[in-house]
Amino acid sequence: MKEDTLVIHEIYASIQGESTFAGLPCTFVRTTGCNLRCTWCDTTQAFYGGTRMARADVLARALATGTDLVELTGGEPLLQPGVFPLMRELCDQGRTVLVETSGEADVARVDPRVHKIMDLKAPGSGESHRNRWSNLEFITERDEIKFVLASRTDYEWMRDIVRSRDLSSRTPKLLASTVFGKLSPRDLVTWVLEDALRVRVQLQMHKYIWAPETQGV
Ligand SMILES: C[S@@+](CC[C@H](N)C(=O)[O-])C[C@H]1O[C@@H](n2cnc3c(N)ncnc32)[C@H](O)[C@@H]1O
Ligand SMILES: Nc1nc2[nH]cc(C(=O)O)c2c(=O)[nH]1
Ligand code: SF4
Ligand SMILES: [Mg+2]
Repeated sequence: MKEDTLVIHEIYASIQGESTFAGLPCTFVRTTGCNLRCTWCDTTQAFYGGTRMARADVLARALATGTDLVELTGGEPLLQPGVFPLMRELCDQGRTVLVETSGEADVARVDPRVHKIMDLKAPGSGESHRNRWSNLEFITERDEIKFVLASRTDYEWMRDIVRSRDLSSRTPKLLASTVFGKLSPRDLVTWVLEDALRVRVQLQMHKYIWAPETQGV
């Protein structure tokens, strides 16, 4: 059965560095493969390779660390059909489950107990045309919508989307992040305040704890 195995890049425990869960101990299950190529992607090593594992073994490894939080990320986790039952099983085991997803993959099959953290790709990513806007129908208060911004142009794009699509009516968790080393967080904060935009500015905490290029943290 195609849902019985998954191709996995890595499984490890760390501190959640992003989202409203930042700072909490979290186990990361990073799947291999992505159908997008964001210009600034910091995880290109997860595009290829990986190890095919039985879903039951992935579940056991993810539970073994003992963290309450488990995040599915990648690569793009929703490309592999086995991820859907895996997330369900993690919820059944009492874990708080997060999935970090690109905004291109269809989120309809994600268990409603899972916290979706959905990126909407801004123009600077080169993948903005891939945003699946119908995914917004599946976003509830539990979920988070995230923008990773490379420039002022990206910021204005986000601001216009937040307003024109009334995103805060779907969830109060609207995250505005910078492409690490590309856009100054101070500039982003200035613009958010100038516009009194209701977004949560967030930085990737793990890139301050460890050297920014460190993998597996
Ligand atoms: C590597 S992606 C994997 C999950 C999924 N493919 C996605 O894009 O959401 C995980 C998160 O890291 C963010 N990210 C990747 N490269 C980044 C960078 N250079 N600076 C800031 N965030 C980055 C992505 O936007 C995404 O929110
Ligand atoms: N510490 C840490 N937190 C994270 N939150 C989301 C991550 C991701 O790569 O999706 C990530 C990551 O790579 N490391
Ligand atoms: S969708 Fe995610 S994993 Fe894929 S290239 Fe973009 S940031 Fe990287
Ligand atoms: Mg990462």
